[in-house]
Amino acid sequence: MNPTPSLSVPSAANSGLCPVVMKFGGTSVQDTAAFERVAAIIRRQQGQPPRQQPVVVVSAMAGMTDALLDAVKRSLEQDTTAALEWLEPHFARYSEVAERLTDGIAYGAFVHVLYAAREHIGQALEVMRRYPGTIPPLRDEVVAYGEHLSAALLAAVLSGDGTACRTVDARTCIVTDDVYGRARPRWDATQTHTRQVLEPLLAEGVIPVLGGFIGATFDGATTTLGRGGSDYSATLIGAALQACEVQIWTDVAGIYSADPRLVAQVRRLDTLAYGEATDLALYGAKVLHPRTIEPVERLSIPVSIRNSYDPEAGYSTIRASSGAPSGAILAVTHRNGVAAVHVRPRGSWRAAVALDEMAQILDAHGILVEHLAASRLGLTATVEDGEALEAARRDLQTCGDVQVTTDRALLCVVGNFGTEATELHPALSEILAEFRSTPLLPHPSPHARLFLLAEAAAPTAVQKLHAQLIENPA
Ligand SMILES: Nc1ncnc2c1ncn2[C@@H]1O[C@H](COP(=O)(O)OP(=O)(O)O)[C@@H](O)[C@H]1O
Ligand SMILES: N[C@@H](CC(=O)OP(=O)(O)O)C(=O)O
Repeated sequence: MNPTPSLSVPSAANSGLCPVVMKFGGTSVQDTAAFERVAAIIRRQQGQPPRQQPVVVVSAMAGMTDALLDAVKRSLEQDTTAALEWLEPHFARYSEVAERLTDGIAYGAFVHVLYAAREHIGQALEVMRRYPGTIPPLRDEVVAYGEHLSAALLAAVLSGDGTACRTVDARTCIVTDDVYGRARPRWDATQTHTRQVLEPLLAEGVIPVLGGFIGATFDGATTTLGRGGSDYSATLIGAALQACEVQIWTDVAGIYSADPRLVAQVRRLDTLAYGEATDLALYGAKVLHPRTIEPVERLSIPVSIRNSYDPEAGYSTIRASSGAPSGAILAVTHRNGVAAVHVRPRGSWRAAVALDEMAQILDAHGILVEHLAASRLGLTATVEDGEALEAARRDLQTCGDVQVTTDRALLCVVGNFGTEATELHPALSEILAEFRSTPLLPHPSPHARLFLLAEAAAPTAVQKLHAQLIENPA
């Protein structure tokens, strides 16, 4: 990649184009029938006035990213042959779709892409085994193939009936830092590159098809944006192009008042404010990546959540304001994999100094702090659980007596609460006591009220809170 950040390109907003970014998640491209549905949705969108032009962002087939990460592990623990054998059934899923939905040149071209991917993955796995220092960048290089293959396959399927489209390597658009596995986009360069690469295609009426989740450093090394990051790719591209809309196509017809897999009586939220959607995503609603909203909020670009299995089933729109009345409760969500670290002071206690020390130690161990509270009784940090926690616990003993509680979940009630402390519901303290959950103060945002509880209790607590706060509010 040859970045040219100073390049100036006229924006789509000034050219009369109305780009609509359409992101299809792994569940929307999991098999042949799913690819057929997606192709039909894109073709239908292309026909929409006024000059609406699809820009397609696609994820790896469901399960492929996990399989690629497993392959890296297998290669390091066993050997490269075992890792490639492990991937064969997944490559077969891609080639089966190609066999059924493409022919002629498009089929031949995709088979070539698949063959080259297999070769390249094998080489990268081997280099990682021999030179462990290369693992972080090469892991991203390998994992990115799920999205590369989906983009090539979807373009092949679309071109089958003469739809003008082209696979675009997302690494030529999204520029990031070099934090492999969780890379952060460099906005100015991303905007310039995206416009430079995509706008000429749009002007010719060609649909660009890009893999989500992937970027590249200024030096051209492949990076990934973190699990679930294709949503984020879609809004980065949407913001760069000043799109009319970003559509997130998935397996549910919108954002609901709870995860429909967990709660039977969910309600769709037809409109959500940017902040409400972000808090829902941040505290566990898998339907959106937590950073999805960042790029589009400033530009007031609407984001809709739609069902690729049932496009007519309705959708949710995320925009500047949801219109929810003050105090309204919209949704309940939870996220597992959290630990609470409590440091009780010893000797003379200066909270600000201890807070600083604690934050530095956790940061040095690469532990992400979710929430931090200080009181006379000490400091409590709610953090991402993980292997680094034990070593951090030892280092934290310089700050005071340390107690770590694992297997916790964060439970979040999302609504329009403002900055005042609001009484959520008369029954809330009963429910909190029943599930031994503690409110986390200060409130993280005007849209979220957070509680910490045992992971095992969280699903039932969500169901009960949903029933009391949303289905049958007093
Ligand atoms: N509040 C919510 N509203 C809608 N879906 C939710 C919510 N919370 C969790 N989900 C889950 O998110 C899933 C969609 O996300 P995901 O599986 O990552 O889709 P994709 O493969 O399209 O990226 C849904 O099937 C649903 O179970
Ligand atoms: N394939 C990547 C990126 C992604 O966003 O996927 P999905 O859209 O299926 O959540 C992952 O599994 O993390």
